Amino acid sequence: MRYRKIEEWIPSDNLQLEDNALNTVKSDYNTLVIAGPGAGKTELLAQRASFLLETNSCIYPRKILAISFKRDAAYNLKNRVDKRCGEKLSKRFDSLTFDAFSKVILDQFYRGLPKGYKINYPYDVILDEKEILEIYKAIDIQFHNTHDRNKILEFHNSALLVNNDGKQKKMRVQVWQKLLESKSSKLSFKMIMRLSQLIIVSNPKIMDFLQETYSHIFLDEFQDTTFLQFEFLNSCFGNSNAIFTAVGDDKQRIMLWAGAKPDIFDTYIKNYKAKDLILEMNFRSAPRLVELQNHLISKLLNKSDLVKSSDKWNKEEGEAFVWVYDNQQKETEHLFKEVKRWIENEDITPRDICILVKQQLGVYAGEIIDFFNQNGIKARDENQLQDLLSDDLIVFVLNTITLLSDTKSLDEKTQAINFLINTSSVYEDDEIMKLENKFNKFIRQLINKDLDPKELVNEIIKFVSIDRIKANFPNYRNPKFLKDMLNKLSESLGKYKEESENVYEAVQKLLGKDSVPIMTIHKSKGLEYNSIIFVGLEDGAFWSFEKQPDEDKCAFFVALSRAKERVAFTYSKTRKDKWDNLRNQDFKKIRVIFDELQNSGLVEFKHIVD
Ligand SMILES: Nc1ncnc2c1ncn2[C@@H]1O[C@H](COP(=O)(O)OP(=O)(O)OP(=O)(O)O)[C@@H](O)[C@H]1O
Repeated sequence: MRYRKIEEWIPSDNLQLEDNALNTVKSDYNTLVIAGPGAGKTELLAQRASFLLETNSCIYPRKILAISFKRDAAYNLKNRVDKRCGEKLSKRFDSLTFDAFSKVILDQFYRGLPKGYKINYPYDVILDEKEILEIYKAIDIQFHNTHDRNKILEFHNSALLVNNDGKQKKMRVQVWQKLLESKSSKLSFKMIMRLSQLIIVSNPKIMDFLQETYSHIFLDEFQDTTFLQFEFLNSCFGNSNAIFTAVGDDKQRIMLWAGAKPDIFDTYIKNYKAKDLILEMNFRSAPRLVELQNHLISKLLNKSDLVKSSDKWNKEEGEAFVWVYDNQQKETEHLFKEVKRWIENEDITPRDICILVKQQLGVYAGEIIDFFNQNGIKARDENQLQDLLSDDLIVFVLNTITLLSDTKSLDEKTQAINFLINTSSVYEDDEIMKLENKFNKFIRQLINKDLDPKELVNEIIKFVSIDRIKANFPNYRNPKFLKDMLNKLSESLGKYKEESENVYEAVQKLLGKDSVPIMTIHKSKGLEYNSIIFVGLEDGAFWSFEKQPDEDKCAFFVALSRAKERVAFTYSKTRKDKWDNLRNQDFKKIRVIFDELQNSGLVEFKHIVD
């Protein structure tokens, strides 16, 4: 393999990087890049991966570990690096979420758990922590009644193997034991992270192996890192020579409720002797939207890190609205009319228009989804299929099915071949060619078979081979996990097939290629769309504003900053709650947001009457 010289390396796609961005890309020390929305933080990580791999600064065979917050973000980053560096180099780029990374460690090394914390493998993942609370309640009903839910869970998930004396700590041990000793252990993701941490700290060889594997660590959306995640990270790499690159934005800190560590930037800079750098561009949003963001940064968020828009835009571009309605029905009809106009007259694809809600997607957007679908614009809840559609194996299966009807689809083909290369130990060009030929032949054979979705999925999995999947993706070593994912895929495909001409169309529907995505603000982190509609800028949606004004203002800012060219906020004077009761809405609590939107002079307020 021929590597590029460091001094000859230039950013891929001819992107112009700010000095601080370029310095970070090429740095050989720990950094923290602090920058606003659209500054290119994720892009910077992709460029840095290219630099490290293409110049062999991440020395072969060592790897880069990139940790993102959401599976789709991890998947997108991996994809960018695949495209930039090619499959051979990108094999050394592991892009995972914190949860996935800790699960990989547990699945691979669970035998290294110390006495008292052994698990029965394969384990079940507890998705609802209520199950854990029930056990505390069963042991001591008072304990549950007298303590705050979050406090009990915090206590349950605190460091393991610490002094376990005292009534409460003994009870914690009892609860852990009950969960671990089930026929298949029952573990929440936080428990998985604690157990992985325990494996690392009690097995120096495993820690050495991990530290030898990864020479560079990337951390995306660093502002939302939790105490637990940071402790886990410290246990894995705190005493290693790995070089860290963290990127984040404290204006987008929206996970404090989930335990994000508020002083994470300062602690990291101090503990890791990291250099902090600031970026001042916003490449995403049109100038008027950047101007609006700057106004809100200083007047609403009380910060001073203002940014500049890119000169690819015309100065007048970008528009923002607040649309006020008498009721939800007017809101739904008007939004439909607007979206239809954008799609038909402005040539914007449904996929580039996003409807956001703060939470309770069913309450704020349920009727919108129904109305849009009944009237010819597909719209769907993106939260539901998030896990499935950002899973490497599932994406491979979907890409393969797409290739059955369009054998020339370049993106799908490249991604599918990359997946196959990743699951086999081929590096040489002639081996890769052979693998590609074998895959092409398999596709041709599949085209001639008339299989239903479940059979198709099974055939494709058989082609890759379960053993190879397990060997390369430790999370699939848990047979339950693999079975559940494949069942979910077959079921979803089967459902879409019923309303489609063929399975190819079913895949497109499953991927939501022609649908308007609807999601919560939390899910929209890191994403961007031409137009954003935020439904429900009302006290009802921001019910906790008085308790956590900063976090709610940041959530509002995240929503606004997803837009490239247009953002609209809706306010309906009445809205049904989750029990179907009609409630009057107000904006007394969040008045400051309305005031600053108005003060900016950049937002058009409009009462929509018909
Ligand atoms: N140097 C650059 N030149 C031109 N465009 C860029 C550059 N860097 C990033 N972009 C583009 O700007 C957009 C935003 O980039 P990116 O998603 O990396 O920003 P971010 O800082 O991670 O944003 P956020 O914090 O909102 O998630 C993307 O469309 C990306 O392709």
